[in-house]
Amino acid sequence: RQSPYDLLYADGVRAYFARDWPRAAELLQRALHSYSQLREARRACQGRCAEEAGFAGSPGPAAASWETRFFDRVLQRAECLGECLGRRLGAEPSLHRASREIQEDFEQREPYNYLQVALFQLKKLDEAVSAAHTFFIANPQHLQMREDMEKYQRMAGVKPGSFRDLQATPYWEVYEAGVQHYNVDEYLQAAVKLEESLKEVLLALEDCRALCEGLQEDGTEEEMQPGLYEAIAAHYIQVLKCRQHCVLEIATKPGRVSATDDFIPAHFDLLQFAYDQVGNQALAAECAASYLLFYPADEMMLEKMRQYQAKLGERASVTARENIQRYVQRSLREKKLIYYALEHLGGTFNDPDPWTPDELVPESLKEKHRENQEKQRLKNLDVGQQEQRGPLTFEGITITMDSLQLNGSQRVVFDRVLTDSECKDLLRLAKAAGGTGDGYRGRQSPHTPHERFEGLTVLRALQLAQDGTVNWRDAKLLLHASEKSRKIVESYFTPGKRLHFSFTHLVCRTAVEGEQDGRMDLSHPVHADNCLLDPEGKECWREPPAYMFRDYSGILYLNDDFQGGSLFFTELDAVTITAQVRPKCGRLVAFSSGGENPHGVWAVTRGRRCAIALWYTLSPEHAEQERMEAEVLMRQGDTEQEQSYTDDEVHVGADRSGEASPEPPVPKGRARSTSQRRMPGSESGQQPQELQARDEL
Ligand SMILES: O=C(O)CCC(=O)C(=O)O
Ligand SMILES: [Fe+2]
Repeated sequence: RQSPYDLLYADGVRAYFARDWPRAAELLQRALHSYSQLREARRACQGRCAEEAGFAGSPGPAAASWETRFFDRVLQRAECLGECLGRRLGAEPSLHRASREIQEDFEQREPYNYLQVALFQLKKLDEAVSAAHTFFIANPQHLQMREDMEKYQRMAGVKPGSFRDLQATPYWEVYEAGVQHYNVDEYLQAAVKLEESLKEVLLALEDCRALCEGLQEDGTEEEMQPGLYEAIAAHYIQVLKCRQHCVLEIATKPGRVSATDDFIPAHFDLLQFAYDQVGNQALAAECAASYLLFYPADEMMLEKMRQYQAKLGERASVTARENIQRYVQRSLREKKLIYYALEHLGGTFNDPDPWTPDELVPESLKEKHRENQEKQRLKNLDVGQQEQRGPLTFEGITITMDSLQLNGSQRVVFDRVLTDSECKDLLRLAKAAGGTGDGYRGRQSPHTPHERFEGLTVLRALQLAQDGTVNWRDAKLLLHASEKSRKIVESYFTPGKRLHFSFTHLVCRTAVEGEQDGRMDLSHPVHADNCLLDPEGKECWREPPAYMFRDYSGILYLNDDFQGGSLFFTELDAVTITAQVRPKCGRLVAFSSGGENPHGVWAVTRGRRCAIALWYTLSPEHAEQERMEAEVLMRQGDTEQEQSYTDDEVHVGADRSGEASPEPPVPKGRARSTSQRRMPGSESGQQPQELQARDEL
């Protein structure tokens, strides 16, 4: 028979303040144990009382009203749960309902903070250290504990193995390992890890949801309704909101401030590509179908589905995973109920999922819903809160400068993203396309009359390749180089969140001869990429005509044989320079696109400065359409060119310099179609100069 954890906790804390260490330690440990037992019991009972099925299926007597059916189910389920929990816990289940504050304490691992002190006083050093570590993981900003941890680290008797997380959520490690494999193109290992993580994530989600039953009916959030039905409904809605909130909880790594967006769909996004790469089309198709449950209009995925269907044949009907179908249906059903209640009973709801279809939100709440989504998105991007740096293990690439060295936030410089020969090829492409490109929406000198400005988009490059104006491989290289940069930026700044292309072009700025003397202007005036810079007001307005949806910017430089032309960052005043970056071949500078990163380019006074300018967005609705067209063109071209390539394939293996390589390095990332062949030795092994992103720089 379990004592309720909140009572044990209260007694434990009381003993703590009375400095009765043995009693405090014992009670706190029992509280933690009781809490985990309760979680387990709730999970098991919830499974047994599978109320969900009731809401989904059989509509009950046709005559019964929606309300009657609704309450019947709620009551039925409550009864079942009560009975089940009573049996398991050997007590009246309502005894196990803790207040919201205490629940939050347990979620924040607060009991471990008391526990570590008590254990330390009892000279149980090992246990004290693991309790401290467990607390610290979820509260890294806790200064006192930071100090304590440092002390523990210096203490003679402490073994390194004692720094254990007693409440480890194992899926984070597994997930990150999966992403890491993915980033270095080890797709088989990536798939294994991601499947494992997905399984664990779904279990953790059920665990979290089960705990929602324990909410006390304290009506903190909304006014209690007077009638019994209303009271039941209000409570049930609260439970539903709590369950929905679990999505964020499981997607927030302990110690992180914000959740990994779209955690579950992201798994399928990665898995689809990984399976595709290892040649398992059936599983890839299944993952694509599962992803489409969340984003049924995702063009990229739909296109992939069409390809799979064509290849696998219509007979092999491809369907999403059943558990994910159930997951999505259940989530939508709960949201529907919540929105229904919002409309009729009032209240608030922050939908945790970006994929909720618009139709589901009642007309009267749409405006508010959008505001909330936007707020959520901005919160996730909030630069002040934290800088997330994900796993980054691209072969050969180095981080030359980070935000600290660049005197700002969310800025980074990578080197060796391209080899010299790749830069040469891309410069040749720029030259061949010169004058035929897009200009800059048609203008030759949008920023300064002293320079000629030529831009070339990926689609235009492939079109030019198709009609023979430029080299086919060079055009493909443009696609691949930009995809490689995308992956780097994604894994550095938004690990686990998909970063989409917003706009890409290869752009050269050429000094106009004889017009450079006494020149005072810039090649590119100071600006921010997603807002309108107002240096006087020291503000940046996120409003049209700014490209508000751009979240990250990257510039991949191709050469350095020109005068002037360095990139520089400033403060919001547009004049105080905080950092400069000298372009050179293979150097990628990347930064968040907002007001925290105003930047400009010094005048190019001699020669020609070429770079691939890249903008990325987190929002799939703003993903670039042209890019997909370009990818289709590339695939078509590949099939046509297949024959003429077979000879080139062999001699790359030993040569990592790339100088002699007749072909761009094997494309990385989504752009590669499954039919393409991998070149031996070009991607793995030889150059172990891997980079682990540091947590703190
Ligand atoms: O080319 C560069 O270094 C920066 C270009 C830039 O800031 C832009 O095009 O928005
Ligand atoms: Fe810019």
